[in-house]
Amino acid sequence: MKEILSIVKIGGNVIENADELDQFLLNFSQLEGPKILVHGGGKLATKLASRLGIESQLANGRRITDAKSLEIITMVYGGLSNKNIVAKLQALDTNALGLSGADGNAIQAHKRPVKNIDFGFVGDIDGINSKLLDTLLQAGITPVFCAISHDGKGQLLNTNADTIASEIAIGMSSIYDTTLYYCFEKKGVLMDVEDGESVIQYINTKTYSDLLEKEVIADGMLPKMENCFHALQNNVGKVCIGDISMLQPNAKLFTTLTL
Ligand SMILES: Nc1ncnc2c1ncn2[C@@H]1O[C@H](COP(=O)(O)OP(=O)(O)O)[C@@H](O)[C@H]1O
Ligand SMILES: CC(=O)N[C@@H](CCC(=O)OP(=O)(O)O)C(=O)O
Repeated sequence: MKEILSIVKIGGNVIENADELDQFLLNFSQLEGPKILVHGGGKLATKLASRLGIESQLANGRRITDAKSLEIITMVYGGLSNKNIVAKLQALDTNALGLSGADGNAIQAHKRPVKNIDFGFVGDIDGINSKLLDTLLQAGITPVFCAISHDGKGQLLNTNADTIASEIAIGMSSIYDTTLYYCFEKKGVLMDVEDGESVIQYINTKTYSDLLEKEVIADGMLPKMENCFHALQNNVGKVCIGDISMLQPNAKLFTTLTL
């Protein structure tokens, strides 16, 4: 039997709230077994860009990343956010190691080809260095990834954090029994986005298409669910969506997705 590996993605809304982030990191540090953290931070990048007089543009929930935006996201994701999280995990006795996809050639990608929209320096993932990640995990280290990949030719690429998490989970599935957790500010996938308690506890391929048809799933939840089902179709054992309490051993209210 393969060992269980938890891959946890934490969204930008949670990491911007210091109390929520601390509570999340405490829950994460107490998760049993090997684990990998992936963090977003899109909102903080937008804020900093605006303070510097740079306008942020998004299309289909993805940032159009020109050279200036790439500088900002590298500073925010790879610097401030990543190192802050790593330091907080060290304080919780979790030996975290902050990484971008360029570090240790961890996440290889290519620049998204221009179709209708030119996304600029945005990467689509080609592969994960699962051997490196396994070596780190076996040494008791917890990798902490920001939302940056690279093309192997010296170019950093902005890559959605939800996608990084699902591709890491897929890549590690040959070695581990993987569980993917998406933590964000709501208790799960909601039947009514205005009603925070209306959590849909189980979603499968069939109910997913019904929810899409009824337009229950919208905005950022659309690409998130695509990532979830892509992971499940590619050997990831289990996918859950919920708030920071989902990682607690007695957690009850969150969404579990299956094929
Ligand atoms: N049915 C739904 N249930 C929960 N959230 C939904 C739903 N439909 C749309 N959303 C929206 O999707 C958002 C989550 O996507 P996103 O902002 O990309 O997450 P993250 O914080 O992880 O980056 C929620 O904040 C919510 O506004
Ligand atoms: C290409 C692309 O859109 N990248 C994202 C990466 C950060 C991210 O995914 O952050 P959240 O999870 O907090 O949304 C962005 O720059 O917004």
